[in-house]
Order: sequence, then C-alpha cells, then structure tokens
Amino acid sequence: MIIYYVVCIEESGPKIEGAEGLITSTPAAAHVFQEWAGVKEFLATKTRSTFSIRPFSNLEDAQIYVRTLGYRKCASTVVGEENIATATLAAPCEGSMNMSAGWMHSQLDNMCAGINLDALQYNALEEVLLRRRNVFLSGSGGVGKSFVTNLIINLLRRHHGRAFSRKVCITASTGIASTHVDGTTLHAATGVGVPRCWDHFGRMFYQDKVVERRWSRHYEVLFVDEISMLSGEMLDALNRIIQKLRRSKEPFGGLQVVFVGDFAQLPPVPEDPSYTTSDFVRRQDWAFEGHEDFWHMPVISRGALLCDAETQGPGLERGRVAPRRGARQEVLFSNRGLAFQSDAWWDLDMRVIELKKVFRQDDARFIATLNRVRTGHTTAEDFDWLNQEFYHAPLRREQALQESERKSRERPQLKDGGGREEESDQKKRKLAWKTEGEDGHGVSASGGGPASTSLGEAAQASLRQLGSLEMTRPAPACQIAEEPLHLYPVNALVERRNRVMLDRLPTRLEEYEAQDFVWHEDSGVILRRQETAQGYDGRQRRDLELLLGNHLYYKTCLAAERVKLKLGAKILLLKNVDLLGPQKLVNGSVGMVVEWAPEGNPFFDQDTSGVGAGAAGGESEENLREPSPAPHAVETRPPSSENGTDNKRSLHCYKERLVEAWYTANKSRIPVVLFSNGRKKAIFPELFSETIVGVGCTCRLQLPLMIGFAISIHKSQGMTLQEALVDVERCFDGGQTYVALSRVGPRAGLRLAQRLSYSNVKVNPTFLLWHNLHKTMVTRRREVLAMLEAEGDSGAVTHAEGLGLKGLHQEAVAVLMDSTKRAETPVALKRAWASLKKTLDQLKPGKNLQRQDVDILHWQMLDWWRPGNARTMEAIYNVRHSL
Ligand SMILES: Nc1ncnc2c1ncn2[C@@H]1O[C@H](COP(=O)(O)OP(=O)(O)OP(=O)(O)O)[C@@H](O)[C@H]1O
Repeated sequence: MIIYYVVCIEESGPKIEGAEGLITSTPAAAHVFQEWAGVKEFLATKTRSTFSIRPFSNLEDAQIYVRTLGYRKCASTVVGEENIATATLAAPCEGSMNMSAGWMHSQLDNMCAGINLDALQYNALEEVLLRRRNVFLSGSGGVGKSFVTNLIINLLRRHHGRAFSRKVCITASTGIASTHVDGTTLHAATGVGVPRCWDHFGRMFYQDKVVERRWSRHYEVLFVDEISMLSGEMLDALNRIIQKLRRSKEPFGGLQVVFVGDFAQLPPVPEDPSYTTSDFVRRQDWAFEGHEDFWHMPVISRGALLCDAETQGPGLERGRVAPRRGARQEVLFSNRGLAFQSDAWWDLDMRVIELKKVFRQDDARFIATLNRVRTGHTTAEDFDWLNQEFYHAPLRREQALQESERKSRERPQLKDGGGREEESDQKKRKLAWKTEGEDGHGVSASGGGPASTSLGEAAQASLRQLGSLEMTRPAPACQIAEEPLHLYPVNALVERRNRVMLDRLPTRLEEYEAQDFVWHEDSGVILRRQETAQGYDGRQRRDLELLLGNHLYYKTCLAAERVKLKLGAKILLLKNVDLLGPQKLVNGSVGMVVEWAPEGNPFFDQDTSGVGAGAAGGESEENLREPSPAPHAVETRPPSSENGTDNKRSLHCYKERLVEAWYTANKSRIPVVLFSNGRKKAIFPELFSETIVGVGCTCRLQLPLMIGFAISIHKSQGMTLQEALVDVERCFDGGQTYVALSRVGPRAGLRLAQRLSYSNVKVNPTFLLWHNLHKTMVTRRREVLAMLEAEGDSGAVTHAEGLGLKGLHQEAVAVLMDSTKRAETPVALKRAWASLKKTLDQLKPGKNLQRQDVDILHWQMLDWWRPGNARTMEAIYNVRHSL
C-alpha cells in the first residue's frame, strides 16, 4: 500500500502542540522527512519554520486535507512514499501569520462547545483565518455577523497572544458599535478623529510616530464592524493615507481587511456642510469672496453654496472653501456615500460572505416579513399582518384606569435603602403590557404626582405611573418592568421620554458624577480632566495636551457625566459585565433598579443572581468582600520610577485608585438592578475609554447605566432585545424601520406604537443598487462555476473557487473572449454604455470616471451578460477596454 504524506511548511507558524521545527505524527513520517531532499533543501534556507507531516493511506484523503489547510503563504504538498527523494515543494514559503486548520478546530471546540456554527459562518472563519482573504461579512439583522466576528477575534487573540493588539486592529464605524466587538472607532484607531477636510487625514502621519509605526509596520488585520455606517468617502481617504504609510500600492497597503455589516441598515450620517464646516471655517477666519453675507444666508442656501456646482460663486469650487486671501484651498470632507461606492472597496476584491440563517428570531413568517421590509418589498398583506400582530390599540381610558388600579395592588415591591419591604415576589408574576397615551409619551393612570407616605407605597405609586393603558396581549414571563423599551427615531423623543418617566418616579433621586481622566501610554501618567499638562516637557506634554483636549470624547461618551437614578427606573446596561455566566449581562441588557446596596459597604455582594432578598440585602457573609481601605485622592503624577516597569503598567492597574476616587466623589448608594433574564446584580462603576493610538486613552469612570425607558434606533443597531415598543412615526433614514423591527428576538416581544404603512418604511435606494448588483454577481459566479465544471476542467474550478468575485468575473470574461469571435456592434455598445453610465452616476454622483470606476462598470456590464449572448458580452468587453 502506498502511503501518501502531506507535508506542510509554515514560516513562524503556530506552535502546534508546543513543538517547533519538525512535527510528525508518526516516527515513520519523521524518517520520511529526513530522507526527503526537497525538505532538506528548504530547511537550509528557512530557519524559522514549522513543519508538519501527516501520513494518509489514500491520495484523495491527503488532497482533501491539503485543501482544508487552505494556506496562502506556506508550502504544502502531497507526496507518495516512492517519490520522496525527488519531490519538491509547490510554493515558496513566505508570510508570517498562518493558522492551521487543526489548531483552529481544536480552539473552536474549546470556545463554543454546544454551539453549532452555520456552514456559512464556518466558511467565514476559514476565509479570514486560514485563507487570509479580505472578506465582507454581510447578511440581514440577527444572522450572527457580530457573533462570528467575535469568534474570529477571539481565535486571533489566542493565536497571537501578547502580540495581538499590535497585529490586529479592531474597529467599528461608531462608538456604540465598537463596544459590540470590544474595539474602538476607526476614527480613533487611525488618529484622524472627526475630519472636516481631506487634509485632516494627514494626522495619521504627523500626529505621532507610534501611530505611524503601528499602521506602517505592525498591523496585519483590520476589522471594521457596522460598515454600513462608514462612508465611502472616509474609506477612500483612509485607503490613500494607509497606502502612503505602508509604502504600498495594494489596497489598504496590503492589510488583510474584514468588513462586517449590512447595507440595508443605517447609512452613515452625512455631514451637513453648512453646519459641519461652519466652526472649522470660522476658526480659520475664512470668508467667501463674493458671498460676504454667507453667515446670514438661510442654512439651505449655505449648504447649496458649498455643495452645488451650479451655484458656485467666485472663489468657490464644488466641495471647496476658499480662504480669504493667499492661503491654501481645502477640500471639504462631507462623509458621502456608502462604503461600496468607494474606489477602495472594489480594489480590495473581497470575498463576500452573506450569512443567511437568522438566529435572532425563530418565527418563519416574522423572518420572511422582516426580509421584505429590509429590501423594500413589503406588501399590503405584510402591513396587515404586522399591524394585526404587533399593534394593539389602547383600551378605553376608564377601563385602563381600573385595570391599572387592580394591577398596582399586585405589583412587585421595591426595597428601599431604609429596609422596608413589601411582600410580593416579582419574578413569579406575569405583568401586563403597557403602552403610551395618545400623545405617544405616556399618560399617568393615576393622573397625579406622588403623594405616598411610605417608600413602599411610593414605589407602588411609581410603578403605577410607569404606564397607563393596558395592552390586550399577555407579556412574556421574564418581563420585569411594566413597559418594554421604547425605540425612537430621534434623540429628542428619547430624552423626553426618559426624563418624563424618571421625573414621574416618586422615589429619591441618586446622582453619580463621572470621574474623567486621561492616561499617557508611554509614561503611565494619569491626569484628571480638569488638570493641565504643566510640569511635563516635550513629547509627553504634547501628548497629554492632546488627550486633555479631546473634549469630543467626553461629550459623546456613552456613560453620562451625571447619571441620575431612582428606584423603579428602567435602565440599559452599557458594558459587558458578565459574558461567561449562564445568565449573561451584556451591553444592551435591560433591567430595573430595585434596591440599593447597603450603605457603608461599597463592595456589597456583586452578584445576587438566583438568591432571595435576604442575600441581596448583604446578610450572607460569604457574599461580602473585605471593606476597601479609606479612599484617597488619585495620584496625578507619574508613579515612582524606582520600579522601571511601573510606567509600562496598563491602565487597568490604576483602575483601583480611580474607583476609590469615584467613591470619594459619590456618596450615593450603589444600585442593585434586576435584569430581564431574572438576574439581580449590584452594578459598580466601569471604565469607559477611547484609545488615541500610540498616545494613550481618554477615560471616564462611571456607572455603566443609562436610563432605559427609551433609546434611539441608531443606538439600538447591533443589539438583540427581548422586548421593545417601536415608534417609527418620524423615521427619516433608509433602514431605520428595519433596524427597529429586527432588534427583537421573540415575536411576542415586539410592539408597535402606531399602525405601520408604506410611508413608514424607507429603504436606502443605494442599498437596493448594491443588493441587485450583489445578487447578480452571486448568480454569475454560480453560472461560471457550473460552466467550468461542465467542461470537466477541475483545475479551473478549484482555481475559480479561490478567486474573489471580481477576479472570477475577470477570468470569466477572459475565458469567454478567447473562445468567441469578436464582432463589433456599435448600437449595442452605445446602449450598454448609456445604461451603465446612468447606474454609475447613481452610484458615484458627480465623480469623474476613474480607473476604479471602470471596475464598477465591469460589474454593471456583467449585469447584462447572459451566457449564450456573446454579442452583448463583447460589447461590454469592448466598452471596458476602450475606457
Ligand atoms: N451559530 C449560532 N448559534 C447560536 N446563536 C447564534 C449563532 N449565531 C448567532 N447567534 C445569536 O444570534 C443573535 C444575533 O446575532 P448577532 O447580534 O451577531 O447578529 P448580527 O448579524 O450582528 O445582527 P445585526 O446586524 O442586527 O447587528 C445573538 O443573540 C447571537 O448570540
């Protein structure tokens, strides 16, 4: 019997089973290895390599194994025993970050025992980790995009160990999205911040050498989550600057790029040039020649003046502002377009993996309807079904009042710090759904303000006021608060509802003040936000000033500067507090403040899950920690340099001192929250920070809680909710309604605040272009593969499987053109060109045709291609090559 060996060589590959150098599964294989001249030769040139040899009893198994290895940058081959002496390796060994399939599988088994990955999810892991491809991971809401991304990131974390943060850059388009993948915003990671003009991207160069070094040398993979909210213009600008930094013409300087998101969801927030540039322009003391009344013009005219080529005046160009005299012109940055409209997107030649299986919802009809809302194909029956299922008109007011009175007698009791308790057990009861009054913002059933005499009554009264009108539908068993979370399209509505609801609670208000700091990475210096960088010199001072000046972070930080809480307040958790336990507490978990931890012991039992009120009251000794030492002021100067490693300590080493400072500033009691999964937990302050790469962090220590009677639909993107009441009346963006409706997992958890109609569902038209384009590309891919397979060319099929869509189609065009005689068809060519130009104009408004546009055209052209219609195909081909 012939034995076949799969020999694989990696440079600096993973340390499989702790071995370096030769790894063999049997002594016989070791012998073979030593005999093999090809490997010996290789050994002589490559010293930092890892080898593995695996024997197989038949060729097919060996070949399958090589395919699953999927290495891009290593050499692997199958050799029969008798050919060992003469065999050579198939590919040169290069590259530095390969992960073996075996290692990945064993880690996966450890990490997600009991979880079955969908085939496409698994494919995404392979493409990113084993084949090291650029990938766009897409799919509708709830298909597990973030879930898979987190898996990939965790595998990379294990693979790289301590080098992880140097090699892998994890980012998202927005702050809240970045918390879902434990990363930072792309703006922060690049050090670009919020750019106002194209020149600001140069910050990546001149800001700091460390940033420059990371981007130019260290990073190997870039993740960007919620790519739909990152503009094409941003992507183009970043691509260009990263290419410069890495001195490479490859897209993103050769970084492996993984984009994650769904273009049907929320698009980037466009910069209104009249607003966003006004500060910048004013700061620069610029004026518009011939338009001295610029600042007195109506907003709309100002916008037009900046954007519209038609109305440009002297000294003004489209998208440019002209300085008063002599100075340079700046190209304004307006955050335009979706990511796939950029040149960079098409250059990346990504593998598009569209996950299909929805995990968030399990109701087939609900999923199908949501899919139609996503693509704008909602039918009249869909609206009927949605309204019938999820919208329930409020009962008449009197009826509601009576019902509310009755319920209030049975409601769960809140335990105040004073220790008064009422008898009912919240978990055992089903509470009824509530909805808002006709004004849409809550009506008090009891009508009046709080007049309670005891806190127990106050709590009851407050709960009575949380909602007013009963819904006709029973609530899910786990529901703990009277009303579900409200999702609103605009912040003003969110704030109003949260304020009103909090004010209505008659319980005592507790306020928590955030502790804001900056931390300098190199020296370990921590400064309070109010301090200055006086006393520091040189670069340290410059860095500290940069960090202290990052006011934007403190304005946009998820955790408020002052958190206000009351007993009975619904809250939203803003951090992942426990990802491991059976009842996870994650960013987005909803709950209600039900009591305060006992005074004088800030380290009151942190986790009271599954324990009764007694334990929650802190009586169980094992639940108590040692009281902390007396809080003292935070050290604001560099730690003593006696120990040289002190400065290298991470920010988290200082957290304890910051926490003490927080307790000094806040005498309020620690809230205990009952979460919707039945878990009760005291919530302590957490560190919120934003990294300025290579410089340090701007940090805020604050309770990771926000009042959660309502949140904006934008904030809810990426969340999985158990229940929500959705108000889409004032939806203004494409995809907003879809995002809102698709947040809720259980069908019984979704409620509509008003009847839905066509006018409520907006779909971004550019997304539809993408959707159709992608569908066509997938079909073509299938057709080309089938065609190659029919021809019996297995080599071509394997080659085609390895290509991205762009590569595949280019190959297909080449193959077809070789086999078809060209015939010039001017009419068809003209017609094709006109249609393509129209589509292109929609995709890239106002842009002159560039090299990359030709590639987009290519896809558009293929849209018209049908196998068998070689003439059209030729016309398209000729258009492409005449450009
Ligand atoms: N293979 C799987 N097995 C079990 N649960 C899964 C699996 N994949 C995803 N999930 C669960 O499905 C839910 C939705 O996943 P996730 O939030 O990652 O979806 P998403 O595609 O990122 O959604 P969105 O686009 O709305 O942000 C989560 O609760 C997640 O834990």
